Order: sequence, then structure tokens, then C-alpha cells
Amino acid sequence: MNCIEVRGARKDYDSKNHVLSGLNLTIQTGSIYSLIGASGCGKTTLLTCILGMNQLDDGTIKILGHEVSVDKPSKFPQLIGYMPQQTSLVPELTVNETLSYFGNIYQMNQVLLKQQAKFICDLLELNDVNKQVNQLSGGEKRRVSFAAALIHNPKIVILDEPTVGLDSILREKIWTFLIDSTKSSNMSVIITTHYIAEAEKSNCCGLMKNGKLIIEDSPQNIFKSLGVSNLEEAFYRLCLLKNEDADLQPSCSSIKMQQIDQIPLADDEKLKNFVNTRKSFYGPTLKALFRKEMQRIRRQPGEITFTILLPVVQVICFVFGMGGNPMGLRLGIVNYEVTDQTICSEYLHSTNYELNSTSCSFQRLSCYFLNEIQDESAIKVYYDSLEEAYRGAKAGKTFGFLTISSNFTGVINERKNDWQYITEYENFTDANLIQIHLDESDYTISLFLHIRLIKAFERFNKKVLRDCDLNDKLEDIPMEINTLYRRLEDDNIATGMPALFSQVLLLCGILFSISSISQSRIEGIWNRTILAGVTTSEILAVQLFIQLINDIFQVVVFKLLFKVLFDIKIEGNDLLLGVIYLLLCIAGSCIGLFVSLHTNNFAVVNSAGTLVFFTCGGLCGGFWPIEGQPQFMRYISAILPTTIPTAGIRNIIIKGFTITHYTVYGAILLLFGYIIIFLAVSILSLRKRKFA
Ligand SMILES: Nc1ncnc2c1ncn2[C@@H]1O[C@H](COP(=O)(O)OP(=O)(O)OP(=O)(O)O)[C@@H](O)[C@H]1O
Repeated sequence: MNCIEVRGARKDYDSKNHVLSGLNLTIQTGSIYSLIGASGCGKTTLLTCILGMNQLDDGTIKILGHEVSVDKPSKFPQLIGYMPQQTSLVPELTVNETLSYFGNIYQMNQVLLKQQAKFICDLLELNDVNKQVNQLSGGEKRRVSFAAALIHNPKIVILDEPTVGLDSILREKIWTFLIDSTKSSNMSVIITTHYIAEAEKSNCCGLMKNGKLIIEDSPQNIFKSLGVSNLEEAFYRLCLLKNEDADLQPSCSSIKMQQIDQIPLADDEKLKNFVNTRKSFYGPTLKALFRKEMQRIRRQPGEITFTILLPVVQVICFVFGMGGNPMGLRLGIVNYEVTDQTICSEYLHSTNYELNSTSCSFQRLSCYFLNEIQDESAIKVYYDSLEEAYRGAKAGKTFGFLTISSNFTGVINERKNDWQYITEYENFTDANLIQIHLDESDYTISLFLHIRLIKAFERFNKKVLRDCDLNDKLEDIPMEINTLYRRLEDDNIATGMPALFSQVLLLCGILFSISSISQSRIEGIWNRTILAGVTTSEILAVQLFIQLINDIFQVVVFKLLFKVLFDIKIEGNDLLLGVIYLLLCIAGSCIGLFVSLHTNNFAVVNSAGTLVFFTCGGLCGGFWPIEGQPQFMRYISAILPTTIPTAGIRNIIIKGFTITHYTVYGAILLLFGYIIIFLAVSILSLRKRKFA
């Protein structure tokens, strides 16, 4: 039986790029087949199609008589060993751990695994087996990758440029091993190489050009037919040939292999047994997947620190960055009533202000008013003229300025004493006693200054009324505003806190998921794991388990932070709050999973995470009311993963709402919805395309 048969293989990446154009290839069991050709001629593409990682547009590929495609990769993963062009290993694992990982996902017997690992490490001169892969040289990494392809003693070995970067002695050793293995254990090898001379050691050589094999024969037959003495020369000659001359090809299938034992691979019954030997959800395999992730996390101190610190830093920043009253705001003052401010301070220090108690008339009341604006409200910066104050505000030296008219005291006196007789109402309001110009480019600061100036005037006015023996309540508006639920001591922080919590927990889930899944897909370990026969369900199960551990950890950190930093009493059920936190984290993990499965570009993955974070942050209503959004946007906000949960968290913490309130059960249902949808779509897309 032929080990691999490729018939009429066509593959186009795009309409201009015909990589394989009706290629035929036959690899006999127990032989070494060297695939050579210029860079970019399609060797890797052919290998990935043979492995079922890439789909042919036309034609068939059979491994041991069974057709292979993306939908139906090889039935015998344990029989195949693949070494990709990129090293495709976990950089944080040691050599020993790497071989143990591969041995376990191939479900090897532990004693055999140890023996085989020792044998291969000796063969490939991998002496320091406790060194991490990321501490190895390029050549050493390739040797580890080669060892990983051979650890389970495969019967079909597919090697994409295994000898690149290795010295000639080691290359010789590898070839000797391959030749011995094909002879002694009937191993079949397909190998691509740019070292054409070493291909002379193979049983058959195929030279690819223009998407086809232009020759496929034993090196000796090629020498004979072309009248050359080495493959380099043959390769050079054939590459110069035009396409129409490419009919030189006797097939390698006519070459008689000196096989000792063909039975194990030719016997279909035994192959079936081989298929059945792989156990689904097998403990040691799952353990290997889990251990690999844990070792990776453990050896990436940056990542683990980031995972722990992310919520801590975010919450601390939030506590210090939000909710505090802005201090040190500079406000320009132009006082036309008392232009020399030293007079004001002397005056305030001496008699406070001059009051004629019989008529209740004052002097220089502007000093008195300005005295009510203390530094914690605004730091006063005095200017002599409006123009100067304007220039100061424009230059950013102040957040705005106010002018006090020269008739300030006169009008106030009038208001207090003769307000009932003022007939020229227009004149009264036009007095423009105090004109305020605020820099509205920072709305929050302008709002604060606005309120503080009004309050300063109220205080001033009340004092004046009291000094005139008038009831200072006259100044109050006849309205009392009482609050429901709000607690003064924590209202500022409590307002934005639920939004921050939902945002950060969602982000923690997304980032963790992205970092572990994208990393393994981009590094190539994902594909190698799938090729070893591990199902995507097994990988997902382990991933979700690890995510859950991370999510629970994040929630615990959050709850502790909440206690230590906020010390806010939770009115509602703490457990219910924990459930929403956990669901937020899990929803984030599922969103991260979905994103990582749909792109292998780290920049895109990170941008997607950032997009989710900022979109949800801006629209969730926790930092700015949803009521401020246009109606159509409110519909979008309502279905975002943090909007209803933010309201739910706020309602549990501050109002003590239970699961019967729509924001609480709505949050739980919404998050469950997110988890189910993103998980289902991820599973479906993995069914369609397992490989990264
Ligand atoms: N995913 C892809 N999308 C589009 N084009 C691709 C893709 N992968 C490979 N190609 C193109 O297909 C052609 C064959 O690539 P392939 O990697 O198979 O060549 P190769 O013979 O293995 O090259 P090398 O010897 O340099 O490794 C190249 O022109 C390459 O640009």
C-alpha cells in the first residue's frame, strides 16, 4: 500500500496564485521522499494539504488509503509526526516538559515516553533538557521541534525543512536516523529541504515547479536520465527547462523498496484498532493541556502580575481619580468696586465691613463676597482689567474669571432695604453685579465652579441678611430636595463604581482569554495539538476550566478590594453580586474566545478587546447617564454586556434590590445570553475550521 497518494491536486490562494496545478505524488511505505523546489513553489502548501490543515480546491489526497480533507483530517493522528517550518512550541516550557506534553497528548505510555524522550534527546544532542525553549538557540529550538514530531514513534513523518540551521554533523545524524527508521520500523518520511545534496540520501525525490512535480524518481534514476552526477546539477538543469519539457517523470511507485515489514501499516484492521486506541477526554491528555497552560502562565511573570494587578490598579486609580472634588481651581477676579485688594484685606481684618446698623447699609461688600470664595472653592487671581483676565483665561492660567461691578454694594444695599420699592425692574437686573465667564471646555470643572460661586453668593447673602436682622431664610428657594437611597459619604464614588466593576471584570475575562488562546494559535502549538488528535472540545474544555479559575480569582480579588478600599455597605445580597461579577468575567472570556478564534493577528485581537472595553464603557450609563444618549443609541446600549449589569450592581449595592428586580435578573439573563451565544458561535466556527 502506498503511504500517501496525491492525485490532481489543485490549490489557488487567489486567482493569480496557482500554487498547486494538478499535482500527482506517491510516497511508498517505508521510504524517504524528498520534496524539493524553489522557495515559494508550494511545498509547505502541499504538506499542509496532506495534513488536512489546508483544503485543496480540486483533487484527492489519501493517507494509507483514506481520503484526507479539512473536514476529515487523517484518521490516524497517532501514526503521523509533523514538524512545521516554524518551531511551533511553547516558549515557556522546558525541553523535557515539551516532550512530555507531546507524549501525553499522543497518549503514550509513561515508561515508553521517558525512554523515547531520552533516546531522541541523545540523538539530537539536546543536553540541557531543563532549559526553557525560549532560552535555546534557533538550531536547538528546531531540534526540539523535530524531537516533538518523533516522540510518539510515528509511522509517517512529515518534515518541513527540519535541517535548517543545523550543523553538518547533526544533519548527517538526523539523516542516518531517518534512513535507519525507514528500514527498521517501516517509517515513511516526506521531507522538504533546501539542502539539495542531502536529498540524495532519500529513496525518492520530487522536484516541484509551477505547481507540479516536473520529476519524481530515485536520485540514481535522475542522475542517469539527466546525465548528471549530483542532485544540485539536476535541480539546476530542470529549473531551466520550460514547462512543456516537463514530461520526464517516471513515478517513484515503480521503485522497489527494501522493506522488512509492511504488515503493520498495510493491514487495515490494525489501522482501525489504532484509531480506536485514542481515548476522548482522557485524563492524562487533559492534564497535559492544563499543565502546559499553567506552566506557561507561571513562567510569564509579566502576565500573571498583570492579571493580578489589572483590577487592583484600575480600582485604585478609580478611587483616587474619580469622585473627588476638584481643588486648586484658579479663578480670575476683576473687582471694579475695590481695585486695590490690599484695601479689601485690611478692611476685612479690621471691622469686617462697615455697617450702619440703623439703615442697614454697607460699604465695600464686594470684599465680603470675595471672602466667601475660599481657596478650596477657587484660588483667586486678581486682574486689573477685563482684558487682562480674559487673556489669562485664554492662556489657561485660570479656568475663567468674574467681574464685580463698581456699584456692587449700592445695589445690594438697595436689594436689602428698598427691594419692595424698586420700580425700575429692568435697571435692577441690568446692574450686572457679578459677571462670570467660565471655560466650558471642561464641563465638569465649569460645573463645579458654577455651583461653588452660587453657593458663595448664597452664603454671602445670608450673612448680609442676618447682619441686617432679617431672616436669612428669605434667601432660600421654597423647595427642599430629599434623596432616596443616596448616602452622602459615598455618593461620588458609588455612582461610577458599578460601571467600573463591570468594565474591569469584562476586560479581565477578555484579556485572559485572548492572551492564552491567541498565543497558542499564533505560536502554532494549537495546530500541532489538533494534529496530534486532540479535539477542539477537549482544548475548549481545558481552556474554559482555566478561564473559570481565573474568573473566580478575579472576582475574589475584586471583592477583597471592594472591602479594603471602599468600605461601602452592600445593602443587597453579596452572593448575588458575586454571581453577576463571575458572569461578567465568564462573558468576557467567551467574547475573548470568539475574537481569538477569528483572527491570528495580535494587533487585531488587542484592538478588538480595546474596542469592546471602550464601547461598553462609554455607553453603559455608569459614567454618564444613558438618558443623555439619542434614542437609537439607547437601544444599542441596552444590549451591551455591561449596561444592565452596571444598573443591577448599583441597585444591589445601594438599593438592596433582589433578583426580582428587572435590572438584577436582566443582568443575569443578559450575561447568560452572551456566554451561550459567544460560546456556541465559537464552537460552531471551530467545527468548521479547527486549525488556526
Ligand atoms: N495563506 C496564504 N495566503 C495566500 N498566499 C499564500 C498563503 N500561504 C502561502 N501562500 C503563497 O503560496 C505560495 C507557496 O507558498 P509555500 O509556503 O507553500 O511555498 P514553499 O515552497 O514552502 O516556500 P519555502 O521553500 O520558501 O518555504 C507562495 O507564493 C506564497 O506566497
